[in-house]
Amino acid sequence: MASDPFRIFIVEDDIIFAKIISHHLSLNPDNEVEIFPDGKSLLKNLYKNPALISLDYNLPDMTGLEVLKQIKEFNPDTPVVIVSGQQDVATAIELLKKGAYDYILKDQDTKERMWNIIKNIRENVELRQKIAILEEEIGRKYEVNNLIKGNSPAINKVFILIEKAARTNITVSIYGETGTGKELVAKSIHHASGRRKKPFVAVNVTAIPKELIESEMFGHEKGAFTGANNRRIGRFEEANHGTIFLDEIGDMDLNMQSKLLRVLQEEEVVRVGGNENVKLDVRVIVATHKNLQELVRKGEFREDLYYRLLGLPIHLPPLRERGSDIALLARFFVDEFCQKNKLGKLSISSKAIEKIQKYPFPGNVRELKAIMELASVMTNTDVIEESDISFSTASASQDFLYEETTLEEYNKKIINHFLQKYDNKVRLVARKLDIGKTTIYRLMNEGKL
Ligand SMILES: Nc1ncnc2c1ncn2[C@@H]1O[C@H](COP(=O)(O)OP(=O)(O)OP(=O)(O)O)[C@@H](O)[C@H]1O
Repeated sequence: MASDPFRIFIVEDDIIFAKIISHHLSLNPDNEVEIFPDGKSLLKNLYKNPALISLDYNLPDMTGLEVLKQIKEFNPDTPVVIVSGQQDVATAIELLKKGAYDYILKDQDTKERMWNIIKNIRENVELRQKIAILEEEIGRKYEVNNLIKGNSPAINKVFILIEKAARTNITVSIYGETGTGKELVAKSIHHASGRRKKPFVAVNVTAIPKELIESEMFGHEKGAFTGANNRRIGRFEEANHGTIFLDEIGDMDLNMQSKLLRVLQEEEVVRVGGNENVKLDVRVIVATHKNLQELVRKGEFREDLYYRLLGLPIHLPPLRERGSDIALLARFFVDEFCQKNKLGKLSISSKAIEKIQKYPFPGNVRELKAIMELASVMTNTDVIEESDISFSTASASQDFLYEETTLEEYNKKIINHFLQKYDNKVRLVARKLDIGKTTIYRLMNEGKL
């Protein structure tokens, strides 16, 4: 498909000069050049939306400044290059201040300079178009439904709250077990809000040593403490005009809590070792897997900070309460993994789905993701079978209990587990489990172990 021509208007009363420039610029077949002998004829044609206007400063009917003003009123983004015979630096500066793109002198090099300017403008336009496409792609990637997968009633309630939260700057507090997607919810709110083009800064309170947290959050001045060799801005300043996400807020110590409260109330920050107040415009989202009310009751969390942070509370349900989302997410993670690793498409057997649906997922979505990625690697065919699904050792005991089965089956599983652990030493296993070794031999003979 042919791209649109690059439309150039030359406003010039010296027609010979205009034709020389026009001829030179038309050597590039992408350029389409039109000549206008005065300001008025140009202004009548602005609706054609030129990509560039070359404007002679001394026109018969209007001054260059007047024409420039009217072009800018019509479309402030049209680049205007002023061409003039007078070597008047003051005029050049004034026109650049009024929005001219560049100022060049009328001499034998004008056409070359114009050629270069056009090349730069075209590159700029192409770059801007690429940026716009990328921004749109990023925007789409962060659309709530593209980021957070699921359509269970439980997660649909969360989607509604995310939309509500995004409409204003209200503080949001997200509660949920580990791996339920708290950070994802915070990101979705940020990207659905008017702050989407500004930074989203995530801080995990537990990941920062206690003695460093104040300078990490609020920054420090040079020499504020040993090792502070330079001024460093903190995470709050980094997030200015955007969103700060404070994860594991329930783990913040009381001293830091009072400093945070002050910053939130004053809406300004003072860097450690400094005395300048830096104004802040930051949207705050906090998350915790702890019960903050309980912490308040125990005196471990400031009550005033609790109320300051509560804002719009969002409770993220654990994965085991999201019904059909488990299968949906399992498929999503397998597809995502295969795509990223350039593997062929894998399906999941119904038995494998049944197996994961019975599992309690103490690590929630994060754990499901890891399990499905491992299963994608383990399968020898293009189907993920029940045997490809293995639950992590950290939660193996719970996995075991959630498989509802008979006591006899439980017994067999326990004995098998011990036999594997102790190299099939029946005598040792019998002693460990406090059962007779004949029981084990009997089960073995019956083929049940
Ligand atoms: N509904 C979802 N759809 C797709 N991916 C999800 C969903 N929920 C969580 N995830 C993925 O699961 C992982 C854990 O999510 P996230 O880090 O947001 O959880 P968290 O609750 O903040 O965890 P923690 O409590 O440990 O900080 C991430 O890889 C995230 O992309």
